[in-house]
Amino acid sequence: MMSGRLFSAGPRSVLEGLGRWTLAPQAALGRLLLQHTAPRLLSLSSADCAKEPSRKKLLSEKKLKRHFVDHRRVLVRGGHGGDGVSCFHSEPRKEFGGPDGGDGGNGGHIILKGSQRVNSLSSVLSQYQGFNGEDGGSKNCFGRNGALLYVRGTHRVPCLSHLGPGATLSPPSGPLNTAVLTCGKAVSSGWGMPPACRRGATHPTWHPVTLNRGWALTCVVPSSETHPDLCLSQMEEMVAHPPVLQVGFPNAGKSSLLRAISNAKPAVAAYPFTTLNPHVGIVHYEDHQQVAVADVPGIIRGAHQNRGLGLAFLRHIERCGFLLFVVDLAVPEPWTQVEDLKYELEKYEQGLSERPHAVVANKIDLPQARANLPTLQAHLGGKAIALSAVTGENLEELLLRIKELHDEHMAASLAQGHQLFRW
Ligand SMILES: Nc1nc2c(ncn2[C@@H]2O[C@H](COP(=O)(O)OP(=O)(O)OP(=O)(O)O)[C@@H](O)[C@H]2O)c(=O)[nH]1
Ligand SMILES: [Mg+2]
Repeated sequence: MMSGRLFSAGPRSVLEGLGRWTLAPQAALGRLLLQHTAPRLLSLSSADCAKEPSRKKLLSEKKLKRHFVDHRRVLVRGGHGGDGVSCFHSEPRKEFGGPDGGDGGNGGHIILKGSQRVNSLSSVLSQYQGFNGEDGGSKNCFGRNGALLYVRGTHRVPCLSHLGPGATLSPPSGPLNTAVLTCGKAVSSGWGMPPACRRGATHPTWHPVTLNRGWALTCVVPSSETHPDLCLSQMEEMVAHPPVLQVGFPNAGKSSLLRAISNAKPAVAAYPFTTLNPHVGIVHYEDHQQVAVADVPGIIRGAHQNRGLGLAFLRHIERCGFLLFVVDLAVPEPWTQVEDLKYELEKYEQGLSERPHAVVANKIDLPQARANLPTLQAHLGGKAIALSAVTGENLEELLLRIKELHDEHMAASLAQGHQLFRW
């Protein structure tokens, strides 16, 4: 059930990203008021919304500097350990002073640290080099260890894959956690022998001949270089309560829809594959509920075989909580788009198409779309939400449905004991 509070707010406060929207004529509310018993003050005025696309300047996707990054391949190199020094105690009248070289300091670790304030991997660089350890010195002076280098991850440490053999990874635990991506290594030590053979009660001194310069610790830490894939993808991991994810064929109007319901500004153009990267927009409700809606590049037939932009983006679908199938109602036989999308999802992973979802029939402002609507509704049992992202017609029904799906998802997540996180 929808909260009555959602509808009791003034038109400009219900959705922050929709502050520009104004009250619609009462007639336009008729249909929704029948469906939802609570009185509703917010609606969309077609005339007002029709002006909106021009306000947000349309940009090519390549010119967009900000987009959601959920996957990064990073080269991480631990700091080099400092050289040890091999030298002997030198003091007047002390003939067998023995070795007094110091070990080099260990190279610094690189540590991935979770941060609540980060929700995208866009600030993660492509490579990191740990701080080097200092060299050892004479008079048993050990070199200083290299400082730790922290890389800020998202609110949870992203899942790491393809870790190199030398990398140690402490399993993430708790909401703010850290993972040691790679260890720095000490290259050499000032002692000529392994520690067990060092000077002790039975061997107060060592003869110089037995000393080698340095003792490599690399046998302890075989490698300090690794290429972890920082994979946040989950919208799940990062959004905590997973967002609605729009799935649709290219040109169905997914980006237009995201622009219409949130402040996100993905590129919109009349050619396929305008969107090349995922975009996330936040819909703010009056009860301080925030729902993240994600727009990913279009999916085509054969996507499960890596056609089009393929598998890279099906991965997002796998991790989201619920879906919006966006279809272009103006194309001939739009219901086949729904079937194709479900087929691709099912082929990619069994059961994916059964996720909670809503079908959005976009472009209802076009005459051919209006003609197609009854047949589509007949195919889907009347469940499609017909709207226009450009004119703003019937966007409210979609927003209500998103909230419903979201509330159901939250309730299910809480029942399973998952920790919830707000944007
Ligand atoms: N008439 C009309 N045109 C629309 C509507 N929604 C989107 N369009 C147009 O459809 C074209 C494609 O829109 P996009 O939002 O870029 O579509 P998309 O699904 O994001 O496409 P890709 O990023 O390529 O997957 C643009 O020319 C939009 O102006 C609508 O409701 N009505
Ligand atoms: Mg797009």
